[in-house]
Amino acid sequence: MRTSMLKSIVRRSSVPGVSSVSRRGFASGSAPERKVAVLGAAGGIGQPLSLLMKLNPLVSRLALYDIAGTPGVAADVSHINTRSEVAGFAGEEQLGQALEGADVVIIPAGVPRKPGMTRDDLFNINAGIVKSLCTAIAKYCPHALVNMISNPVNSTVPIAAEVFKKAGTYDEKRLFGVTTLDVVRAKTFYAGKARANVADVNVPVVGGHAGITILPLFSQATPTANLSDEEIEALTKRTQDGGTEVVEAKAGKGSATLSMAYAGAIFADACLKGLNGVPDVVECSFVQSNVTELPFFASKVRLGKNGVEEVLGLGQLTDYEKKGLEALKPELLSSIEKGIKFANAN
Ligand SMILES: NC(=O)C1=CN([C@@H]2O[C@H](COP(=O)(O)OP(=O)(O)OC[C@H]3O[C@@H](n4cnc5c(N)ncnc54)[C@H](O)[C@@H]3O)[C@@H](O)[C@H]2O)C=CC1
Ligand SMILES: O=C([O-])CC(=O)C(=O)O
Repeated sequence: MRTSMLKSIVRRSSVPGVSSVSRRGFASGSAPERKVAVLGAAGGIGQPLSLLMKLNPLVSRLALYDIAGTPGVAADVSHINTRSEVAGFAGEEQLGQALEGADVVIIPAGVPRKPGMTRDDLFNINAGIVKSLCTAIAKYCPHALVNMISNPVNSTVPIAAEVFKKAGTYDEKRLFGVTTLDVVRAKTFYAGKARANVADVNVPVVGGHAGITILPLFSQATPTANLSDEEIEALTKRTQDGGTEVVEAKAGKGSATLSMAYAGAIFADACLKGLNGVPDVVECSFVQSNVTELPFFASKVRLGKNGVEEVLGLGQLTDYEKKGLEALKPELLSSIEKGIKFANAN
């Protein structure tokens, strides 16, 4: 596919709003300098995500870090004739260089699920990886916006918060669990059932990022459609099980990578737009929150020059959604507490 074609796909549809940024005055090349670092850049998500970030005209420097394999990925991506300068960093001794000066750090580092596993089964390996990466972020780019993709997100975000608190760098406005893939799936599945143009569809997804903690609010979906209770229940379940659907289809070869790269690119783009002062940038994300009694919760978030500008409330819920909300709280709280406990014990 020609670069111009790829860029135009990203501009038109893949990263909604990139075109509107251009329309709002950031012609390619005149947007502020922004460095994005991808940690885990040689992985299944990391590689296509690095490609999509290379296509984003808001990025001026792209640092690709992994424990191995990044020189090749960086050399490959660097030949694409878009704005950003690409550099690859491999091994812990180069992590500081990769992070220095970063405005946004995206973390898809860690092991993915195999069939039969829950996201929590990844905790034992990924908690340590996230903790060490966040320790380095606190040291080398304490003001960066952190986009946490590594699972279990319901625990890795609280781990990151504790690491930053210990380092004295925690700013709740700058830490995000990436739940965009849940929104992407909810939009796709809803558009199919509602026979709506998927490009016009919006669906908030709240709660967390695992099983029943993923709560799509189809009652607030637009454009509206007259779906039955059974259809809403089926859509809800499919969204909650979307990750498992992919894990099973990949049959031992990992979990969602391409759709996650797409979702991660949308969320990072929103963070960059917020930093650049573009108004009304709203995405769902798992953040420190007062929306419920839980310390972290995913809901719509308005992004701005300092990261989170406003955590938006849940709006009107149906009885079915209220039940889902109450049902998810114990599991989500226990995952949050598990992360906090790990960070403080290790
Ligand atoms: N938030 C979400 O919606 C989603 C999250 N995920 C999660 O993303 C993570 C990555 O998934 P994949 O890319 O498929 O896995 P992968 O195994 O293909 O890639 C992971 C990469 O992380 C690297 N890595 C491991 N330890 C590292 C360290 N200390 N520093 C830097 N890099 C390190 C590996 O070398 C590898 O290249 C998994 O935890 C997965 O569960 C996956 C899909 C969706
Ligand atoms: O299901 C998984 O393990 C990966 C993931 O988080 C997703 O695809 O939503």
